Amino acid sequence: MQSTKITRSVINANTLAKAVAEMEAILAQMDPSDLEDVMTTSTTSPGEQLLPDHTIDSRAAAQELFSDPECSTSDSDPDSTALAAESENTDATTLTKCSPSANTREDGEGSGVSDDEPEAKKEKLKLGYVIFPKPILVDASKERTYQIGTFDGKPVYHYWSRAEQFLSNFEYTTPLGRRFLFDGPDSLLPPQDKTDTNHTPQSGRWWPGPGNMKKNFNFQRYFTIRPSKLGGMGAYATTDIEIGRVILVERPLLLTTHAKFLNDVQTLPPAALAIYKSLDGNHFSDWATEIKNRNCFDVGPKIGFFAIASRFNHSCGHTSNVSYSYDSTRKVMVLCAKDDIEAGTELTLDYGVGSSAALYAMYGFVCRCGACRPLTRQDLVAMGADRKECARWGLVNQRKMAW
Ligand SMILES: C[S@@+](CC[C@H](N)C(=O)[O-])C[C@H]1O[C@@H](n2cnc3c(N)ncnc32)[C@H](O)[C@@H]1O
Repeated sequence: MQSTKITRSVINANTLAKAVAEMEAILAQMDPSDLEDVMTTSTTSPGEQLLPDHTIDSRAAAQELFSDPECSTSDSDPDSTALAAESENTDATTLTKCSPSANTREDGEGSGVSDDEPEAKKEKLKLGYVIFPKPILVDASKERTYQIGTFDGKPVYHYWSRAEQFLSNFEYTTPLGRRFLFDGPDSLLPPQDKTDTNHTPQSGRWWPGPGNMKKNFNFQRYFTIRPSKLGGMGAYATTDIEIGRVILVERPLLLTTHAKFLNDVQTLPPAALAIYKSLDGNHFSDWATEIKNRNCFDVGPKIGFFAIASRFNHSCGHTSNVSYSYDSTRKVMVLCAKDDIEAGTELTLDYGVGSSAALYAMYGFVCRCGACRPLTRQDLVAMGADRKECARWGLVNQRKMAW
């Protein structure tokens, strides 16, 4: 899998409006005096209460997710200036402003409004959203809530994900080493192999992951790993997930290079090795290099393996709903929802190679995502597959008609 940046997505007006409504409901329940305190602190020192350092990468990603590629940041439209004046916390030079009508279009057609369109529609253009260059911390008490901009003159909030809070608040040192708690105590369970005494807090080289993970075990708030129609296991949303939500922050099971890989994999502690061997259950491939080819992520100049992220299947083109990026400062893989996702949907990444033939050539599987051109027997034969290999993928010769 190739490392990719978080994909730029357009957030639509409905989602923003929903966020506003949700936040208003929360604000309505808050003690007004508390609220005044928080608001005063936030607005008197805009930009000072920025996200803590460890979330900087994700903040950039979130800003990108909430910005619209159709909208230019250097837009000198007078409406932008009007919107700038609307918020004291906004830097006019970095404003993003666009039309909600453009955002709600799902047919992908043009977003502009021509001169001869009715006044009422032109008027609608003023209802843009503004993304603040620096999100402002509004409520740190429960879920961290940041005001990320305004929509239709009202504040738009982003609830910083629990996963990210865990990143800073729930890093435990256990007898088994340093662990991140993702979403519940389950990830702190010891690995299955209790005889494994090699991993120490000092080694810091691997995170044993959900050592006791059972099939369909819901170890995480946002998704579970279970058998997939695409092949082997896959990740499925257990709840509705909104766009931009960080659903997984995970340390590598093993971080190495292609050159050192064989050596490093053999020195893994037994429990980590067991997890490594269990990857890519589809083929039950039993040893190192084949597993490597099917599961490694490019993480900068290195390659990384992840107990959980490596369970995410692929789907082609724009049909993948989760993006991934490696935070090389903190050495964690961050998975983030690219769209609003309904509970029960399979969560997929785009492995980033471009076509079903390239997927076969690089990772050795015939893609079943349904969005790409399906490979034929001829395709496989052209890439060197023998009869047995074709049969494995159900691409056998049609039987000749008997005369
Ligand atoms: C990184 S692993 C994903 C998790 C894997 N399904 C498992 O059980 O561990 C990649 C492997 O999953 C399977 N896979 C992923 N996406 C697929 C797709 N779109 N169609 C068919 N198989 C897929 C292939 O066997 C591939 O080698």
